[in-house]
Amino acid sequence: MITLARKIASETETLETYMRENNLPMPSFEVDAPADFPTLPADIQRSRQEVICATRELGLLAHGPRESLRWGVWEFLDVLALTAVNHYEIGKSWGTKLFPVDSTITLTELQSRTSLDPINLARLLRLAMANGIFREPAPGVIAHTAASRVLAEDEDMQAWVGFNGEDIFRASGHVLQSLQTYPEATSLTRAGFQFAFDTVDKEPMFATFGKDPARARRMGRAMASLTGGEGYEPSFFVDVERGGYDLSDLDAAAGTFVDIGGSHGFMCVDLATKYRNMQFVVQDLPKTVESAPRPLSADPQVAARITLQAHDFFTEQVTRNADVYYFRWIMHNYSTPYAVRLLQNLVPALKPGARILINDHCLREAGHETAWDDRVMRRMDVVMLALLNAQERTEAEFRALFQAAGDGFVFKGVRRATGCRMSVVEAVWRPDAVGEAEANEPVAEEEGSPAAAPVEAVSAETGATPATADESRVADGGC
Ligand SMILES: C[S@@+](CC[C@H](N)C(=O)[O-])C[C@H]1O[C@@H](n2cnc3c(N)ncnc32)[C@H](O)[C@@H]1O
Repeated sequence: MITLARKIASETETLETYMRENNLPMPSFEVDAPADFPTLPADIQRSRQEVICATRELGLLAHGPRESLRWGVWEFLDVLALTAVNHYEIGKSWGTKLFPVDSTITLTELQSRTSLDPINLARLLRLAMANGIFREPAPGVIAHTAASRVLAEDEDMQAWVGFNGEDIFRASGHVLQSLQTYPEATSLTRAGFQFAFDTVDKEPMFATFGKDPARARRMGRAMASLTGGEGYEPSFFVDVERGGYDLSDLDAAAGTFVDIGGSHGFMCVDLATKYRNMQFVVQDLPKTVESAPRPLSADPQVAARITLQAHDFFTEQVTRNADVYYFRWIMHNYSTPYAVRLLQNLVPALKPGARILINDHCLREAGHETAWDDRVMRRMDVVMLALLNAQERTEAEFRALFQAAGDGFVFKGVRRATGCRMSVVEAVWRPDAVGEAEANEPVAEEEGSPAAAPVEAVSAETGATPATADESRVADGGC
């Protein structure tokens, strides 16, 4: 414990010295504290990560295993309190006079502004306070903290908390039921989500949200909150200097890049701004394409090279002979039988040498990730299970995915920029390489792994073609 404590002290000193020397505002719980850390140089960011990981480790040791287990399992109650505070908009109920935020409000006044009864408001609020969300400077007097201020002001964060607390939380509570009933866990209509919302064998989550615009919007905004956060910035793919993917050879050849499920094309806008000769196609469902801003960029040279195209990725690829087919945050939404289908739908369009890039988490072996990144990515993996019976994948699982999609996909490997949680998984289409040793060397598959399951298995189970447009439709965004 002393070793950990010393590490925490020395890394905190490194971090704080850097911040002081650069006149950066210090983190604090006070309401005027910065909501985020600034972008830090790599070594300082490493110190910050060390502090985050070592403090957690020290805390677990100091609690001891039995007490850690006993109270660890109660974390869902913290989620409940945060969800309730968010749902009843407690942070916003001060009204417009809220900021400057040193103002306070009495519990009695706050009670008059919410539909919660006094007892329930007070108990949920006080549990949230135990986690640094609001504080009670004097009995019955409530004040904001840095965290409650973010919740009051940041609409994407409100959506993130709402989506997690009201959709994912409920779906998670039903995962055991779904696993007990359908242990193979591959169907989009038999996940914890369907058990939670009484839609088993009726519709996938996307279809449920498609019928409820407010809920779909909330999920879309929640995703915006996540993808705007640390470790997910598009620049990790675009900027070669940051470890991004170098497209300069394709730019010199005026190549074509297809962003499949590319939403409103923000990724292609960034790429087209950097690469001035390439053509870009952004594909998404009709509703998403219709709602995209036009022009996509204020720079006409950029806008002119980006085509928005309505295309359902569960049908055959319509843009033929492109140089790159890119999936960002798509494959992890699908269990292997569906993901294999997505790759197979590319085949008729692929020319020899075409690259297939999957930009997703790629899970590393134990001990190869910082404890913080590991926890975020493994939690995301279980979120995928709860909502969609889908998954994050390891390199071996991505390799197996291409293998299952058929001969001709040659797996090239995985790269990941420092500081980024997402990886770029690459394969090349080489129909001539069929049978060559290089093409997708055999990967040890666990018995009964979904990779081994034929695509048809899902269609038989759902009674429909796997992941038809209706099944997979997302009103706004995805997950
Ligand atoms: C998680 S979002 C990813 C968006 C974008 N690639 C990104 O990196 O933020 C999933 C996207 O896939 C789109 N999508 C869902 N089902 C689709 C389908 N069957 N065909 C095409 N696009 C689809 C959604 O509309 C959404 O834009």
